Amino acid sequence: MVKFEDVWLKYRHPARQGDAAPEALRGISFEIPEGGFRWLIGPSGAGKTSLLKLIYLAEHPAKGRIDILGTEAAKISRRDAALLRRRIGVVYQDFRLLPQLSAYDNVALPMRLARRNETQIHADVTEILRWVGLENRLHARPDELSGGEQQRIAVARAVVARPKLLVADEPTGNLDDEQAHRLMHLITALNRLGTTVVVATHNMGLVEGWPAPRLTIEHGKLTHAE
Ligand SMILES: Nc1ncnc2c1ncn2[C@@H]1O[C@H](COP(=O)(O)OP(=O)(O)OP(=O)(O)O)[C@@H](O)[C@H]1O
Repeated sequence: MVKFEDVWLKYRHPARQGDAAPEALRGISFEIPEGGFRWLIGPSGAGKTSLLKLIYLAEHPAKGRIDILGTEAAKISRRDAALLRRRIGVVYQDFRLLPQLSAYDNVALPMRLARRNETQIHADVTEILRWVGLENRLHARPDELSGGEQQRIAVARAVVARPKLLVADEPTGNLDDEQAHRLMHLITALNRLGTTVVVATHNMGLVEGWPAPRLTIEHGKLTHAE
C-alpha cells in the first residue's frame, strides 16, 4: 500500500550548491499495509513533512524505491500521477485552502474533480462540515475563518471524497483538545472503512490517546518503525 525501500531525499538549496546540501531523509524503509494507520512522530526539522511529501508525490527521492497504492512512484507518468493524487487526501500543515472559494466550495473541490453529481456533493459536504462543527460557516471564505476553523476545513476537504490514502501533517496543530479528539474520531472512522492513514504530529497527548503503530524519525533517519 505504502512502501519505502532505502529512500533518500535531498533538497536543492539555491544558496548551498550540489553536494554541500544535507539530505533531508536518509535510507528510509518501512511498509504500511492497506487499511493501516501510522503515527509519524519526531522533533521539529526531523523530516516528517518531507516524508509525507514523498508519499503524496510532491517530491522525488534522490535514491530508493517508493510504492504508493500499488504503483511504483518512479515509473508513473504525469497523467497517472495526477489520477493517483486524486485517491490521496492531504491535510497540509499550512492548510492551502483556496482563498477565493467559500468553505463549502473548498470542501467540495475533490468531489467536483472526481465528477460526482451535485446532489451527492451537497449531501457529503454538508455532512462533513457538520462533523467538524462548521455547518454555520458554509459561505465564509478562508480569510474570514480562524486558524482552527481553517484547519477543520482542510481536514474536511481531505476526507470528503473518501480517499484510499489519507496523509495529514499536524492536522490538530491549531485545535483545542476537544476538537482534536473529534477530528481523530473522524479520521479513525475513515480508517475503519478501509482508508490507509498517516498522521504526522508533535502532539504526544493525542498519540497516547489513540494508540496505533508509530514511525519515529530523527535527523532524517527512521529510528523506530512499528
Ligand atoms: N523545500 C525545502 N528546501 C530545502 N530544505 C528543506 C525544504 N523543506 C524542508 N527542508 C529541510 O529538510 C529538513 C526536514 O524538514 P521537514 O519540514 O521535513 O521537518 P519536519 O519534521 O516536518 O519539521 P516540523 O515538525 O517543524 O514541521 C529540515 O532540515 C528542513 O530545513
